Amino acid sequence: MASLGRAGTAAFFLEPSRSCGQPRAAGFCVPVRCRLNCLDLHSRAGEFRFLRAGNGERHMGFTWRDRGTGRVLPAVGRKGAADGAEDGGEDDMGDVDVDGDEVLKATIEKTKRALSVQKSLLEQIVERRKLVSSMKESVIKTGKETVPPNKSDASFSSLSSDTTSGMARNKYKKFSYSTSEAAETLSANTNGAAIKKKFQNEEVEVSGDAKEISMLSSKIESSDDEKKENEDGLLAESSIAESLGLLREPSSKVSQSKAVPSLLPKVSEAFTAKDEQREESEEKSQDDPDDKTDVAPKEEDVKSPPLAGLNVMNVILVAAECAPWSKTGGLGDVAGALPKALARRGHRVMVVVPRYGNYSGPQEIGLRKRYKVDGQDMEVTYYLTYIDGVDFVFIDSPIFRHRESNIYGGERADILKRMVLLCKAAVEVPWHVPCGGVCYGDGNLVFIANDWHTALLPVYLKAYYRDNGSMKYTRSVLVIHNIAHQGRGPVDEFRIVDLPGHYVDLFRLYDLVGGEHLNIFAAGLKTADRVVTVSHGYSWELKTLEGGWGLHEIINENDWKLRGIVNGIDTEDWNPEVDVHLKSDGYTNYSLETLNMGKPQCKAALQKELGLPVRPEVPVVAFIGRLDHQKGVDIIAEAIPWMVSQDMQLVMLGTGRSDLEDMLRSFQGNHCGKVRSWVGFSVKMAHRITAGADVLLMPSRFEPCGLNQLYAMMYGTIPLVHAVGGLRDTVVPFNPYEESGFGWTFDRAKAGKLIDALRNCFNTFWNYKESWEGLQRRGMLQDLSWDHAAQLYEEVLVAAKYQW
Ligand SMILES: Nc1ncnc2c1ncn2[C@@H]1O[C@H](COP(=O)(O)OP(=O)(O)O[C@H]2O[C@H](CO)[C@@H](O)[C@H](O)[C@H]2O)[C@@H](O)[C@H]1O
Repeated sequence: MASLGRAGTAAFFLEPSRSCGQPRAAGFCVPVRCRLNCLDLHSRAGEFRFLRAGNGERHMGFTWRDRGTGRVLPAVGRKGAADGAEDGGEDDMGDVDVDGDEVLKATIEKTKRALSVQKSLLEQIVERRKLVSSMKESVIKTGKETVPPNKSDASFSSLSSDTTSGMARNKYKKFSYSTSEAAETLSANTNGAAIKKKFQNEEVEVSGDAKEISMLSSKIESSDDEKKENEDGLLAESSIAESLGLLREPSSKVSQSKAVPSLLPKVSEAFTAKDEQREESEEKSQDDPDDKTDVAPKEEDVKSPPLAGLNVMNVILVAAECAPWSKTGGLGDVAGALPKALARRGHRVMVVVPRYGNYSGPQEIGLRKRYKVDGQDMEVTYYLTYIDGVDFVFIDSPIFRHRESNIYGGERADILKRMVLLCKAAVEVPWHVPCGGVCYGDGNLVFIANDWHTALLPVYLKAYYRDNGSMKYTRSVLVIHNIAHQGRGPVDEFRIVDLPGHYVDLFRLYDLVGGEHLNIFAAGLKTADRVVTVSHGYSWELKTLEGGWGLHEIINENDWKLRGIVNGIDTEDWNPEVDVHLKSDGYTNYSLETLNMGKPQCKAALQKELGLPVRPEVPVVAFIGRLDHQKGVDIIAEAIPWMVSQDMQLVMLGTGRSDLEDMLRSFQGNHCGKVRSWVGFSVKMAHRITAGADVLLMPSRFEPCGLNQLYAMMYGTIPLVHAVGGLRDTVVPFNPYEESGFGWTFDRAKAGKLIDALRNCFNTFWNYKESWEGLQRRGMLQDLSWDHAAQLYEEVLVAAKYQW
């Protein structure tokens, strides 16, 4: 007879069960597995406590699985321990048996039914797979016959503005270099992003097949979903199939894409899938060695789904801004997009940001908490919404309200107070805020803090909790988007930070610029379990005297935990094919196939909207960005006399330092026929300029990653950048001899260098149309999505998890 073991032993699995039919209300339990495989239970949202697995308490909604026998034992709806539980299990087990015979039988029945459904499902999958692979073979055969044997003879010139997608696709086969050459060239892009597969001829030809597979998968998944609802208490068959690697798309992806949160615990689902995967394989290998009929034959061309698998974690990203609700720059974009990519990989993901405005959508959840900030009690309430698999939690407090247009404005001490409140509240969100009915809890949890604004979070996690023995399994990762802003202030502002006196040393820093001062970023870098920055180039620069802005020594000391990961982009938001800002005023959506028609139309619409002469033959050069020293607007100013002497047009969009805003206005005033300056923050204009311009200028003095050059490449707009930080990582210079690369780079932030690069760029624009089109198409063909970066982030999260 199976027994429940002692507390903390590795003898048992705990499974969430749906048999009690209870919703994910506060008061029910979430299982958390510690790394030694002993079990801790969290109970009750709001009052968070650990219970050891063997203390005899029973928790409604869970079953126990004895690892030794694999038997599932119910622990239904009873609370209160059998005292004997601490001593071993027989007493306890007897207790279960007396009450649970009926339930046990029912469970066994249900398990049998689940297995038979699973078996038939697997048979269907095997059948459909055979069908699909035979279709695939025949399509590849046909396709191969149509590929010209000497692909390298063809050139870009053969690409026409043909809008018939089939014809256009055939013409891609006529790229001037072979697939392997192209792959080699493009792999030089240190972004590391996979090149879109349609670039490869074979993939273009089998795309119909891929569609077929995904249709089949989704059919199977939707039938799984139905079954999930019908088979109360049974494990979803789709997770079983998924765990066996039989579905291309994870079922979690399907459920995450639903806008309405499921009533069933997401954590539990993740654990179910995880446990199921392991137990299924254990059962297959140990208990039933002969039964091989259920397992589909391995096919070499079926890749395992890009999911986190056993690394599934709870992730909470905390930031001062998050698009589309609040954004002053790239941080907002990252906070809006990275979490969705992590959720697509199967993680349970939350974003915590201040609620600056009255956003429609997020709903108040009726919870209030109070935190002390600089000696004053501040009450916060929470707003919640669930989008694309991510829980967005907004912290509401009078100190955040109506700041949407001035997030980082005000006195330095006031900004610090806002960030103290954000971090204090955020670190406790996993205890208090039930998302989909259940709090995240603090086991298997990683916070991702961003820039100095939330660098206090790792410090609070350590000082308030981990140094005091709680939140032992919670980790923090700090992302550096821009080291130039550090939260510097006088040391006596330490009182605002509200920590015991001996923590001051984490914050105290001396450098030539600030003398002895309080540095929030420094403390965060020291206490975070891992540090990420947004490109490889920048991770190197940070360690230099010039690039570290006074923090290079701390960064060097913590080099072991630093990693550079190039940002991705939100390919739903920044995609010329579906961009909502290109649907009116003469603009149009376009794709690789319709580039030759769509892009000129957008260019004409932009010229018209800005009151510039509508002339397709002049290059339109654009700048979009925050107006500060970093972005090198003054370098453009120096280059303007030469630029306006050329037959070109310059469009600038930006807001920031008032002297630089005035400078922008003066550009337009002095060169009205050729220059347009838009001073202000306009997401719509940013999209339209990116679509309508031919060239995007980024003469940044330093650029941790840069997103605009990535957006530009997606829109067939050629980046011309100072080769620094992430710009150097992502913009491979154009090589006219090999017809490779994505744009122009210059190696020093000087007007003369910028002019040299522009001269070459204009020359290509005017005289080498085919090369120009090649640049555009190579840029557009890259996969710049967050998916690859999210996978790398996941590696960091896992490293943090196992960091002691
Ligand atoms: N006036 C305006 N109107 C509308 N939109 C505007 C705008 N000015 C800027 N934007 C938008 O803000 C974003 C700017 O992103 P960047 O990455 O270029 O810069 P930022 O320096 O803010 O970010 C920092 O963080 C990001 C994210 O990690 C790093 O890429 C970057 O190098 C680092 O400096 C883009 O989406 C851009 O379109």
